[in-house]
Amino acid sequence: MRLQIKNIRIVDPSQKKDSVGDIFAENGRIVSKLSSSADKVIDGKNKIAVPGLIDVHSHLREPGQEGKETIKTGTRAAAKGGITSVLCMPNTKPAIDNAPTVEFILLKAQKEGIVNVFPVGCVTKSSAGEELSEIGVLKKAGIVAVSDDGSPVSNSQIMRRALEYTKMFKLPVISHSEDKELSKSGVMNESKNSMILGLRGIPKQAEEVMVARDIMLAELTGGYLHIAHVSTAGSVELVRQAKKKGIKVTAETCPHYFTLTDDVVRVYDANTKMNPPLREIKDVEAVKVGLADGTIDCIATDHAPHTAEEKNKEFDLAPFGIIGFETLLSLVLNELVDKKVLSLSGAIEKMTHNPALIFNLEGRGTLKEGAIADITIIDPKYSYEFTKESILSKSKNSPFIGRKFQGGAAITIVNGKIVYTAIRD
Ligand SMILES: NC(=O)N[C@@H](CC(=O)O)C(=O)O
Ligand SMILES: [Zn+2]
Ligand SMILES: [Zn+2]
Repeated sequence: MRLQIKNIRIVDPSQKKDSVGDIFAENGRIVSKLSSSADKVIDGKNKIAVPGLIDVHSHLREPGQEGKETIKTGTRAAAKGGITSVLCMPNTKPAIDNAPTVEFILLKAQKEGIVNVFPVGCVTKSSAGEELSEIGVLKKAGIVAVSDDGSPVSNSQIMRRALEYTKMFKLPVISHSEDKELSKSGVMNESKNSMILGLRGIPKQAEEVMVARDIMLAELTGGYLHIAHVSTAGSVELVRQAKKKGIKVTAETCPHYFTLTDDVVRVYDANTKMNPPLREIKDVEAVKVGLADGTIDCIATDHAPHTAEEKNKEFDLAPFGIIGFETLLSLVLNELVDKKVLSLSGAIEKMTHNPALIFNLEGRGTLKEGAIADITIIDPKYSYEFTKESILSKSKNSPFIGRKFQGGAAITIVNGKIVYTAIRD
């Protein structure tokens, strides 16, 4: 397949490029010119081409929880959101703590998936927190990082060993930073709102204590630490100071943490329940400052599908998590770029170049010649309301249903092939 994208604004942070031109792809790679005429020509007028978006934090639920999501449905939802690569967390059933499960996911992704899937392996066997998983074997099978996401690695000694051991494989350890004793039985942020609602709160310190611990252990070991879903002003400051000291730590946040506060929990909607929970306006502002000053490297979705039956319970009993693939790009454009928190290039960098660097995804996150032809074409003028009916994910647990957006993915290209085109009049 020979592809030409004509006359398009190209924004590629990896090359500090923002200019109008053509993009050519042949045999799944970016090339400077095609060997013969194009099979497909895309008109780039009024559109923007960026490297394919990489979501470094998602839950595809397969194997084991196919009622919530599958690789097939999840990757379709991702493609619609302009995402060309996803890292998928290991809290599946069985957990990704063995080579056959990694192989199963890679094979399924190849057969039924339409975007690239990069599995994350468990830090500890079954993510039970007791014994390190066979990380070397998992690395050979194809994982790009380790995490016990969904749970923290509570035992500091095990976290130390994980950071030490993964160093030789250059595998980042993704920290779901939560002190389980402090968060125990909490269902939302601990604040005035939790008091008014009579819901048990999760203090910000439940996150920050573990961010601080893991930074100390990264300093001790020289390991590669990546902090997942940063939600508080205190966590942002801890990462900022650690980076100043030269400690190898990177961090991600998610659109809901720079868009919503725990005020929205007041309607008792379980689609506003996730872990870590929505915080307060000063945290939202601090997360934005952290994005702007480079403290936070990545914007990821933490796409966490749960069925309607599960979410339609009392707030207390509903599971934590919201979907995110289909709203990522629009939220970044409307909440960060339009509001001048980040430039377009600065925002795209956190979903392309930075993820590729942190997780060693060679040939991705860039539109340089020779790179893999993963490309997202943005339509900045596309206005729409995000409706439940439009959701491609198997689960519909989004707090953004009913929100109006301007700007989204028009065409998503993975390995040189068009995997999603918006049908719009
Ligand atoms: N974020 C969530 O609220 N839920 C995630 C787990 C996690 O990311 O910690 C899930 O797997 O449902
Ligand atoms: Zn988590
Ligand atoms: Zn997660």
